[in-house]
Formats: sequence, C-alpha cells, structure tokens
Amino acid sequence: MPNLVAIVGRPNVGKSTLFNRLTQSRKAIVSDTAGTTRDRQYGKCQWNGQEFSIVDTGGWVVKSDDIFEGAIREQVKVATEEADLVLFLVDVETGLTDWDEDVATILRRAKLPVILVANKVDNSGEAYEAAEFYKLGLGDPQCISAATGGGTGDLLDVVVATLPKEAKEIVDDDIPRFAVVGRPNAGKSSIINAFIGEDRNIVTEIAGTTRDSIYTRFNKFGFDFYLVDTAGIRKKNKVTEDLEFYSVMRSIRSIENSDVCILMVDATRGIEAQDMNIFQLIQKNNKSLIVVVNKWDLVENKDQKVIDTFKNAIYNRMAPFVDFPIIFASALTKQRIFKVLETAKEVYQNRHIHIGTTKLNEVMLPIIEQTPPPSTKGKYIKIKYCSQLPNTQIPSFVFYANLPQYIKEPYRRFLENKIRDNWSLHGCPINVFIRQK
Ligand SMILES: Nc1nc2c(ncn2[C@@H]2O[C@H](COP(=O)(O)OP(=O)(O)OP(=O)(O)O)[C@@H](O)[C@H]2O)c(=O)[nH]1
Ligand SMILES: Nc1nc2c(ncn2[C@@H]2O[C@H](COP(=O)(O)OP(=O)(O)OP(=O)(O)O)[C@@H](O)[C@H]2O)c(=O)[nH]1
Repeated sequence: MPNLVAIVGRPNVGKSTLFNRLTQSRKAIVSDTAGTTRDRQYGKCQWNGQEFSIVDTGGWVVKSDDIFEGAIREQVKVATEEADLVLFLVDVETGLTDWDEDVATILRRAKLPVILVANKVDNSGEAYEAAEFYKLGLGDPQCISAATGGGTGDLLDVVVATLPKEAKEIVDDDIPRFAVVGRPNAGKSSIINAFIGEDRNIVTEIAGTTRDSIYTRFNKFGFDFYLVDTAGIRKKNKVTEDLEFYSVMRSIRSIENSDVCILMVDATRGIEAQDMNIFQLIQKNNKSLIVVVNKWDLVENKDQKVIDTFKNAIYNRMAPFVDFPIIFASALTKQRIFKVLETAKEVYQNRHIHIGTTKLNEVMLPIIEQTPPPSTKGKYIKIKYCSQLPNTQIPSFVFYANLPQYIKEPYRRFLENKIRDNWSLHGCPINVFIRQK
C-alpha cells in the first residue's frame, strides 16, 4: 500500500508549484494571489520505482483572512496525524517568519518524519540564505527551486529513503475489499455496525502492518469480504471533524486500499462539496463505486418522484461518470443494508469481467458502422476492430483505427457508453483507448 506525504507551509511559499512538479500534473493553478489555488489536493508520485501519494494542504484552506492562519495550523495537525511524512516548505525570498516557527513547534512534537524544504533557491548563490531556517530545529533544509525543478531530485531521494518501507499486508488477494467512506456524520460507523454488529464471531480483526490500516474480514450469509479501516472510522475525533480537509485525509487510506468504495451520503443534506472531494479521490484511484443515500428513515415523502429527484441530483453532480448504483438505506433501521452488501459484491464482480474478442467485435462493429467516427479535415476514419486488454487493474478496451489522432473525446465516450449498454459494468470505471492499426 502506498505511503502518504503531506506538503505544509505558509500561503505563497510554493506548495502548489512543488505539488505540481512532483505529480507532474499541469492541472494545478499557480497564482500570485495567496490562497487562490484549487484542484491540486491529491496526486501520486513515482521515484526510483517507489510510489507514494501526495496531499497539498494548501488546497484546503477556507479563504477568509481571520481564520486563515488558524485553519492552516489545524490542517498541519491533521496532516501529522494522517500522513507518513511531512514536507515543511519555507521560502528563502521572504525568510523566516513567526508563523514558520509556530508550525515548526507543532511538527517537532509530531511522531512522523519531517523534511524541512527551503524553496525559491533559484540559483546556488541563494543557498546560503537558507541557513537561517536551521533555527527551526528540524535539521538542515533541503534547498530546492520548485519553479525550475532544481534540487527536487535530491529531495525525492531523501523522501524515498525516509518513508517507511512498504509492508505487505496479510490479506487474501481474491477476497474483495470494501471501504465505507463519506463526510463526517454521514453514518459510516453506523452502517459498519449494522454490517458486523457486535458479534465477534463473524469478524476477525487483522492488524495491518502499517499504522491505522486494519482489515476486518466478514464471512457470513454468503458474503466474504474485507472492510477496510473500520477501526479508523469507528475511532472518533470530534475536534477536527468539521474540517473538510480532515474527511479527505481520513478517506485516502481506505480508498487506496479498497476495490469497491461505499460512499455514504446523508439524505438530509444532499451532495455537498465534501462528498464531491471524496468522490474525486475514488475516481483518481480508479475504484468501483456505490452510493448509499443514508438516513432514508428521516425522509418523510419517499415517493418515486422524490427518489428520482435525488438520483438525478447525484448523477448530475458526478457526471460524466453516472453508471453506478444508488441505494436508499438506513443504517439505523437496517433498511436495505443487505442490498448494499449484495450490490457491492456485484460491482466487485463487474471489475473482473472478461469479454471475448469475438463477442466484443460482434456487438461493437455494427454499432460503429451505424455511427462511425465523424470525419475530420476530409479524412476518412475507420475503426477496424477492438479487444479487451488482459491483466489490467480495471476493464480496458482498445479500438484500433487508421487515424486514432482524429477520434475525439465525445466519440470515445460514445464507445464507452455502448460497452456499458451491452455489458454489466455498473459501478466500475473502465478505460477506452484508441490505437493505430
Ligand atoms: N522564484 C521562485 N518563485 C516560486 C518558486 N516556487 C513557487 N514560486 C512562486 O511563488 C508563488 C506562490 O506559489 P504557489 O505554488 O501558488 O504557493 P502556495 O504555497 O501553493 O500558495 P497558497 O495557494 O497560497 O497556499 C507563485 O508566484 C510561484 O510562481 C520558486 O522555486 N522560485
Ligand atoms: N435517523 C438516522 N440516523 C442515522 C442513520 N445513520 C446514522 N445516523 C446517526 O447519524 C449520526 C452520525 O452517525 P455515525 O455513524 O457516527 O457517522 P460517521 O459517518 O461514522 O461519522 P464520523 O465518525 O463523524 O465520521 C449518529 O447520531 C447516528 O445515530 C440513519 O440511517 N438514520
């Protein structure tokens, strides 16, 4: 299982620039105005064959001057509880600030490794300016320029050397792993209790080898699966539970270690930003999904129109991925709790679908013939055949075409939808590639 690295630091020190460089994504918006960055919260980095996840704490601050620094401080604390390693970024242009000292105090007390990183060392002549940060009591700073990339290779060497070694969990690979995720108060602990009750005979707790990772095996009523991180979910942390960042940090490990995510939504609140953040984590990790609209007992009018309105609202928010089940349930009254497990099992099986090449072509080629890819620049575009790739993490299909570069996203999506119409891939992300033949 991957390790989790958190980047912390004052606004404008270059967290998002560094996050971008490490994850090599160009999605992050870098700006000169403090606190304007978004969608840079979570990504993956690979270095020397080791993979780890990165969270940029700067992506989560509520933008308001009076709570700004307090909120960041709070996030630093959460990061120290949930991450495996912290990159503490400071800025040689501004030099040492009181706030850096505050954060250093929190970090010195934390039990995880901290790497002090002096950013904006754009040329070697500036490296001496970084010496003052030694005062923070966190060792010698690693000098980097996130903007040019200078020093980041050395930094990554240190990160990889410092991260705890990835330990193999003692779990059976053939048994599905379900994670229950959702915002605070959505009913995660309640539904886990409804699944396993307090009956010790049906569950075995297997202590994971990594901090906080615990799989609970459930084997009864024809079900056999692991619930991921149940102990972590049932452990309450009321102090920070309102923090958006907190629910995300809490979810990362569970999601990364699961096959199917059971996303709990509170029927009395609808879909909110926090639900969307968790949904995006599920998507970025290519996990299968079912949505449980919980606390359905509290909804008075449950006629079909209300159900449809709920469903449409959820699908609209999560578009374009809309092929997943939504179940209206109550962890309290146990209404449809079994349905949730049954559906999670089906969705897991969909992940392992194998469609033979003959069958796939028999169905897809006539569809393509009827609705061929639109010709671009007078070019005739032809898809010759298709097949499913073997041994992939999620079902992946390749369509071979004479001019793949002219087949655009809408048509790719059309192909994906046609595959979904013809085979049961409910809840399961799939890949559709177009390649040259
Ligand atoms: N000269 C120089 N400028 C940098 C470097 N890294 C980042 N910057 C600039 O510093 C400014 C802030 O960078 P960001 O990455 O947005 O900083 P941040 O810490 O994510 O800021 P918040 O979003 O406020 O948390 C931008 O103008 C960047 O171009 C660097 O290595 N050298
Ligand atoms: N009426 C009703 N209340 C529910 C239901 N599920 C959970 N609750 C209540 O909602 C509150 C939160 O439930 P929890 O199971 O603790 O929620 P959680 O998602 O684990 O919350 P955090 O630990 O804060 O992340 C509790 O008071 C539950 O009793 C439900 O289906 N119906």
